[in-house]
Amino acid sequence: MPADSRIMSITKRIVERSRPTRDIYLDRLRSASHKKVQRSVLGCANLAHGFAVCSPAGKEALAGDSALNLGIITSYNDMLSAHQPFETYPALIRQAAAEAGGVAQVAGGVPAMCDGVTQGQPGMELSLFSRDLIAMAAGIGLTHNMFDSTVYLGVCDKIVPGLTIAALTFGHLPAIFIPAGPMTSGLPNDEKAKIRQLYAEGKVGRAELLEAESKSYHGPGTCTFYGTANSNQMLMEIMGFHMPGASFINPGTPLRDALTKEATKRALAITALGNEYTPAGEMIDERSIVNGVVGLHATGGSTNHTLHLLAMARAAGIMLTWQDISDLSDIVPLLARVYPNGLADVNHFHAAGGMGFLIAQLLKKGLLHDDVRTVFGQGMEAYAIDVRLGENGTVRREPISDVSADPRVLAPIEAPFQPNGGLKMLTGNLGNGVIKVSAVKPDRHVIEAPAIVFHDQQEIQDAFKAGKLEKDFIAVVRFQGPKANGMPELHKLTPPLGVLQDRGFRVALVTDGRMSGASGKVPAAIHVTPEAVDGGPIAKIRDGDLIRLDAVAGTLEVLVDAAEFAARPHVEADLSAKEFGLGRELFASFRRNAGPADHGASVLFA
Ligand SMILES: O=C(O)[C@H](O)[C@@H](O)[C@H](O)[C@H](O)COP(=O)(O)O
Ligand code: SF4
Repeated sequence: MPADSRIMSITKRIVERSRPTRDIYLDRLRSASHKKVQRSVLGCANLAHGFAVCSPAGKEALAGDSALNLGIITSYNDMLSAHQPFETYPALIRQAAAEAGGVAQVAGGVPAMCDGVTQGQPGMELSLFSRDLIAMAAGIGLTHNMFDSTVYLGVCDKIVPGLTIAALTFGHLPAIFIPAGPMTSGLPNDEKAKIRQLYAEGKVGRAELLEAESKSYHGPGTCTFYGTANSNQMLMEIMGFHMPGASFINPGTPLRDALTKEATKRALAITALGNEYTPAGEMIDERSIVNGVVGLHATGGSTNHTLHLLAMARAAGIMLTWQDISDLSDIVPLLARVYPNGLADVNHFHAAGGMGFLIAQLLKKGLLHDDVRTVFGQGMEAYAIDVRLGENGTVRREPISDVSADPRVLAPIEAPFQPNGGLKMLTGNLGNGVIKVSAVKPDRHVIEAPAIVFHDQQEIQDAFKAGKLEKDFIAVVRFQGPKANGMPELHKLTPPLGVLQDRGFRVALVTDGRMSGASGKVPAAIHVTPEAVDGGPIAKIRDGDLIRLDAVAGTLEVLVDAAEFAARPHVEADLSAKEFGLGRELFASFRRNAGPADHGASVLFA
């Protein structure tokens, strides 16, 4: 079915806007590609260094000019439960590559931060910058120019966006993302959240809290809430970077290994030397990006992608804007209820039909571009499948049922949970921002209350503990933008603000910082730009100013006389304590050069 006319017109305007940068990008991509093995441009010494540690068979293969070489970029470490399974992937990939007559080498590793470990800690101030650093680090591995195709091992928050920027920067090469899959279900996410609120109220101690957290985060695999990491898996599948059905298969299972081996062989089948050459930078075009945004809305995905998707698209010369994202939100219904947008976790989502059901439902109504290229071939229809382990460790796919296996978790397109995606752009006299309301009750979509201004999230937690916040108010947490302190997630504010909201107070958050993809129940206007340190109006707000956050109208306003507000000086903050400690001293140039949130808050693109 052709795409809905409204989707088509948004796609067309992105194509028009992107034409100058996209044309330059494609010209460069085509000049970097040739019908010989990429390593053929290297000298003998270069090559000898490149295959020095290969097996004799590998050396012989790479000394020739026909065997294909697969570059692996890995983000393995023991910090992220989602990335720990990657420790064993290179050996499996090398074996599968050899079975396909090719060679596979780890081209390089990239850093990976667990936002759960750093949440509320100074390390979170490096989190967003790690995305661009990951892209740069992957580029270091790939610039060896030994590779005819690539596979990327990454799952979590900034890692997949950073790897995607790298894959599109090396867009002349095919690229397949290989995930590790979700952790098996532990303590339900809403149970975990309840214990946190009880701890915030002083009703349970640290021992009970740690026990609940440890039952929730208990083993290898991605945390099971629908945060940025699982939004990444959804994006990689719906944009065609995953093999169909790869996103949500648990680690350490035969099907997981079968999918990894299949992806390896597919990556070697789609090089410039074969008949299905699929360079990542041509595979991903404006339609793929729009499909990603549609998937984000249909699943209530992470607000972080209002930053990352802009930077990912920009890496391929595609200029995506918040207005595009907001306009698509008005068209795309919410079809998934996964925590924080519901009680289910991502394993339940998969069991209910998962990505195959979601894609099939969106295609039924023309809400996805079907005529897209993917690593699997042509068209999104191939992803409307259910994936199973076949004979002899192969992957078997069959058309997905048209009936959701759990309508409480995955709704049919005819009866969505909400008529739109609930990820809105906000405009007004405080600048631009975004808000996700798919997890916010309708009676909280408009909040008008006096401002209480904070320059640090700890101040709010202290004020809450001192009982000073038992009222209606809008917390303005500023100097949290990329140039101030790296634009940390302020997810630790969810429990205290959630308690106050549950006590009946009308509360909201306005910040030039971020929230976690796992945040949700409290209305939050985030990514406000211009940021305070750049002289944004947010730096003029005073305690007591009436603020109106209206997620229905898409407005964010301070209700103060315009002339009086304009005459106010911008408040300045002493950020010197943010310039050192736990590695922050290494990122001064990132803080200086970070772009604005509505351009992706990147140091790589203006
Ligand atoms: O954007 C995201 O999805 C979050 O950064 C997520 O990756 C992070 O790990 C959360 O902070 C975990 O949630 P808790 O902090 O509630 O465990
Ligand atoms: S989902 Fe978040 S907390 Fe879980 S492993 Fe990934 S980064 Fe860490």
